[in-house]
Amino acid sequence: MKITFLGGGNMAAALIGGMVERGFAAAGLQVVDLGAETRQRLAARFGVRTVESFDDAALACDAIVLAVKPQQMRAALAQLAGRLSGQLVISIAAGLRIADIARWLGAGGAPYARIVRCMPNTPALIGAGVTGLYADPSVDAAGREAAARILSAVGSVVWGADEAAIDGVTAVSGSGPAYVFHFIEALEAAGRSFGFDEQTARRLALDTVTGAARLAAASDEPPGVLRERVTSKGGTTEAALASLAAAGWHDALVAAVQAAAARGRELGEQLGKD
Ligand SMILES: NC(=O)C1=CN([C@@H]2O[C@H](COP(=O)(O)OP(=O)(O)OC[C@H]3O[C@@H](n4cnc5c(N)ncnc54)[C@H](O)[C@@H]3O)[C@@H](O)[C@H]2O)C=CC1
Ligand SMILES: O=C(O)[C@@H]1CCC=N1
Repeated sequence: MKITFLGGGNMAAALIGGMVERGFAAAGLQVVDLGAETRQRLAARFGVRTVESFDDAALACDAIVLAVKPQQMRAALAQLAGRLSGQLVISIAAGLRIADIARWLGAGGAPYARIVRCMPNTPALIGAGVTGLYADPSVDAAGREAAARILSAVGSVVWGADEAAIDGVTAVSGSGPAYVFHFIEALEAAGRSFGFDEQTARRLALDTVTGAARLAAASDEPPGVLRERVTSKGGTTEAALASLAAAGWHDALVAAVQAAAARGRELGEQLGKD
């Protein structure tokens, strides 16, 4: 499969790195990016062809992954409007709706079909991503399968029942690594408060998060049961969890995820007005 990325930033690099690591031929991958340094970095790191704007070679592909920021999308798509000839279009942009992308890509008032909206996350770089996908009804089974094959190369995939589900995926797992990194930062800071040096505090925090996540993933039991097993009556964990509850930690996290989803919907509405 030949794939061209529009935008070669953080998320495109995570996807390309994961794909190359898992056997996608670098010769089949191209990146269109305005940044000379970004192009040089990607070419040197992954051996992919890079170009500043779409030329015939970049257009000669099976799928185009839209990986510029939502606010950059409309301007970036101007170079493609009316030039596509059936390529599958896969947008990873937060919030942006298929109907608006279809309109921006269309020609002569006719919207472009064959668009899949999806939301991956940065652990894709190590093959440990998770992606939610939703395909416009104009995408046939082969197109859905191609999109799933690309994203499956870098982790697990989940299909959303409707397009709105992608705003939920964005909030939970698209932005999710940042919540986890923030948790690790806080656990590390707590470790430092006991006098551990940075390296030791990070090791304690990181190995705890990695180990607990791996245990939860390997267990048949829900995380709540695993949590109870750590929590001895009258013990240390109980004291910590009571402190978190008093601070409203659980509800704060749920509210944070809802704020992310609301921002995704807002971006879609605002940017789709043009
Ligand atoms: N960073 C993340 O964790 C995730 C990001 N996303 C989505 O991925 C998309 C990209 O995000 P990042 O990679 O974080 O952004 P980024 O800013 O790192 O990368 C965007 C790239 O697009 C290039 N670009 C901008 N306008 C262009 C144009 N007209 N033509 C060619 N290249 C152009 C920029 O030079 C830049 O290299 C966003 O839409 C975001 O919502 C999705 C999932 C996770
Ligand atoms: O923060 C953002 O808007 C993007 C989408 C999901 C992760 N990063």
